[in-house]
Amino acid sequence: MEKRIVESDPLRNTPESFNTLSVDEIGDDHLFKGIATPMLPQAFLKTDEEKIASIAGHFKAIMETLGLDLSDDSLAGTPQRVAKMYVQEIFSGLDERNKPKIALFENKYRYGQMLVEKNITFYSNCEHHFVPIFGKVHVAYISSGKVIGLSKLNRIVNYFAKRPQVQERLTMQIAGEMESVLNTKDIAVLIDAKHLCVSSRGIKDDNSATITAYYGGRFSDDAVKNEFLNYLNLNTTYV
Ligand SMILES: Nc1nc2c(ncn2[C@@H]2O[C@H](COP(=O)(O)OP(=O)(O)OP(=O)(O)O)[C@@H](O)[C@H]2O)c(=O)[nH]1
Ligand SMILES: [Zn+2]
Repeated sequence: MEKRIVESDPLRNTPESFNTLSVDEIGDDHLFKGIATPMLPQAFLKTDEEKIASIAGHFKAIMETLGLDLSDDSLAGTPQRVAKMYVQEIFSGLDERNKPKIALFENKYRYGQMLVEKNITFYSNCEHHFVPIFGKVHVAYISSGKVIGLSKLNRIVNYFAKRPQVQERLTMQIAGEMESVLNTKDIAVLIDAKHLCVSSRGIKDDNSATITAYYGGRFSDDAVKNEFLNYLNLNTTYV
């Protein structure tokens, strides 16, 4: 039985951890098996500083291959900037040590309806072209005894967004993490996103958007699913 690796594995940066590393292999016998981001066994042998130095060198070569003059003061720092941005910002969710710590509370209020956190803004990057995917994520769950700190739902979304992604996997990773953390199958995730690889290049369709959804447990029921979808259409004025 393969278990998921907890966030703070002290062996993380040692060669002995080669065979135990896997990122977000969630559960062992249900549909979230196999949704892990494909990673090399040696993914965490380099420190972040070593990764930044290595990526900066490669990116410098890409820029020079394109013919750019890196002695220009505006371009000179770009390889280092891009490398730092990859490791510390837009791909920081590849490292489980950056997974948000989740605060759960007892459902003392006996709140039994769904909780919807809608319009979670996310920025990710397409793993095929390395250009942005961005949009909104809407999530919901029905408590099985615990409630989650609201901001942690946003943090779960952002953690998985900060990887090279396809929208389908992002949807399933968020759903899998919510199922695992909240100990319930009653989970819904809906992502409505723009892919710059579709709008700014290639087919150059600026109008289309991509919607993916996951409905688990009671959300497979049409009435429950429709309640969730109806909440997304509420037009509240907040201020
Ligand atoms: N299913 C899925 N496809 C994606 C996602 N993001 C990008 N893609 C698609 O991945 C595909 C990659 O296709 P390729 O034919 O290998 O790449 P390409 O030659 O750049 O294709 P074009 O984008 O059509 O120019 C494209 O059709 C993208 O639109 C995603 O999140 N999910
Ligand atoms: Zn793409």
